[in-house]
Amino acid sequence: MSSTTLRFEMFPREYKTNSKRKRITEEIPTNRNVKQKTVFNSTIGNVSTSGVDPEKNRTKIATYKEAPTKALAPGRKIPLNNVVVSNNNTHTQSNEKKNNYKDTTTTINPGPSRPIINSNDANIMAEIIKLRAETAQCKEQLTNLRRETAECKEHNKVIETEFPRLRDELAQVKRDHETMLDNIGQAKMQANIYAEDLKVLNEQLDAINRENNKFHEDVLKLKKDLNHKNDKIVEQKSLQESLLKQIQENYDSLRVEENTRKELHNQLLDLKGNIRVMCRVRPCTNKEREDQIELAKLECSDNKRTIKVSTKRLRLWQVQVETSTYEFDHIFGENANQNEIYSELSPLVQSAIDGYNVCIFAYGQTGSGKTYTMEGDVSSPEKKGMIPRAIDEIFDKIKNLEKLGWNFGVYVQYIEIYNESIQDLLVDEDKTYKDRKKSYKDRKKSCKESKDLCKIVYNENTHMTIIENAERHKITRKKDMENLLRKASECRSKSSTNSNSVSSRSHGVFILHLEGENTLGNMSSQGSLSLIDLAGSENIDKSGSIGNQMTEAQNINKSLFYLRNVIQQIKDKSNYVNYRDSVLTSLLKYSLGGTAKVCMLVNVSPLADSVNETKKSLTFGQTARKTHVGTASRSGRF
Ligand SMILES: Nc1ncnc2c1ncn2[C@@H]1O[C@H](COP(=O)(O)OP(=O)(O)OP(=O)(O)O)[C@@H](O)[C@H]1O
Repeated sequence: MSSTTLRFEMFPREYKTNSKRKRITEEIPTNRNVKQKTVFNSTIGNVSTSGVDPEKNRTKIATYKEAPTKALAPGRKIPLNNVVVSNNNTHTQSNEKKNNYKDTTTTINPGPSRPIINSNDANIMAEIIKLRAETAQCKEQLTNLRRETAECKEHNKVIETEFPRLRDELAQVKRDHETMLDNIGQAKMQANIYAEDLKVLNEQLDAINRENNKFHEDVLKLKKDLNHKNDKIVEQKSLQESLLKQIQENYDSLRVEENTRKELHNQLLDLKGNIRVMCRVRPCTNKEREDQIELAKLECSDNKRTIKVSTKRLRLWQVQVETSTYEFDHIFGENANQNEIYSELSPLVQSAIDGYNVCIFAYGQTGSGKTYTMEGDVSSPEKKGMIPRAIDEIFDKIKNLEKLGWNFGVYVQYIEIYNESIQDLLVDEDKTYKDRKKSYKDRKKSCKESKDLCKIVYNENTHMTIIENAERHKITRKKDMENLLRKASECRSKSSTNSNSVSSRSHGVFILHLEGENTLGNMSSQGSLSLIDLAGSENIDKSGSIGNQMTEAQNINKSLFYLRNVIQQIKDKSNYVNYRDSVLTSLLKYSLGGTAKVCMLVNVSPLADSVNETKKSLTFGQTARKTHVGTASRSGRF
């Protein structure tokens, strides 16, 4: 015997209310599917029914066991001792819709009472009674079934009312499910995006890791290199220390050698005589060549030490040739260029750097080439004169001396001695040419009245000559010096004479002060280099100077006369040397008086017309060369 049950599980909308999930379980009998059969007992027509278990709210449908044998056909007459079954096989019909259960169980009619024939009849009767009892039982069961049916109907009603709600809930659940599915879909999509991003990030991470590894390797390599280099640095440091020690030793010996060199150099110059005299014969100018002006007979010896001047002289109506020979430290012929002259003067420039006072002056008649020799053409490398060349060399040499610890300051003064007054050529240097020229002229005028605008003072202790009130410019570059020279040259007093189209009417005095300090060796030096372009001695009748020019010429000649006088006195070792006779000799006091190295350049003209002046200049040069002015001394700490 079996029964079927349907289980409904109702889920309240917990996702909406968030209330605790509540499960309602009901068991409802499935009447529709219940098959009811009437079964006969194999021996008697027993009918068994199953009762109802009201406690469990479960309906048990009555079932009948089919008799395995001897099924009674309809209308078949039961033998005497049998019951006649008037109906077909009986089965229980369940009709829910009609709710009409018919009792199809065979009703056994005992018929009209007749006398009992035998004991079989008694049995049949007993059977009938039993059947009646069973029928009653069946009726009772039928009643129960009806009741159960009613209950089922009630259940159905409950289900019917519950169903729409459940359906709505199901729909809601479906919608929610769909929403959730959508959400899940979106979440999945997002997850996919994240997964993609993650993939990219992972790839990037891998790349970074690879790079990191590479860096790590590089760092290790660099560390190794660094260690290697550190080792090398340590090695180099010890090498450097030993080299520094060696350099110091070399420097010490170099210092000793440098001092020796200076001493030897000075001894050499001393052997040559303190006043070195060189002669330069200028070449003919283009104009003179064109005019075919007669030339003097000047002959230089091969060793460039002597010069012969031949002159024709009419004596006793006979033309006699007189030859005078002059000896100098060096003679430069007409073809000598500026560089050759400078190479002879260069050792003196070195002496100025070494702390000596050096004086180089160009002497000669007007137009003999003094200004060309001393200044030349500043802007031309070939034609530039002694002053710009000396500047170049000084700057080159002091730069080299920096390696030996020397630091030099270069200061410049440039004055002219015009009509016995000192004029500063570098004053108002920042003004325009026109303004400077004007103020310069004004100053020259006022100087006539007051000569002490610029004046010469002496430092008796150091034997230095100082020009007071003259500008002292500090120069750090060659270029600055060139500009100064150009501006000074513009102010220089010049005019045209018969002897020279651009004749200097003053003595130009260019002074370089060289002050050196050596920090390594605790040494110092104070030297000076004076480069003087003297005004030319002039034959006033010949030069045709009149008025102002004549005054200038007279002053020039007078000052040159005093210069010759002073040198003569020094040569003659006079007790008293009159330096104060002229501004020029006052200025040259310590240069000619024994503390300086002096060099005189005697410039001569090649023209026959100037031969007498040439001879006078050469004679003076000769005298100067024989003048021993004493041993020069250095200034500073050595
Ligand atoms: N070595 C030379 N080579 C070429 N030209 C020269 C040389 N020396 C002088 N001159 C030329 O000779 C002329 C006169 O020279 P410079 O003016 O230098 O004479 P100076 O002695 O200074 O005259 P002054 O005393 O009148 O000033 C100038 O035209 C100059 O260019």
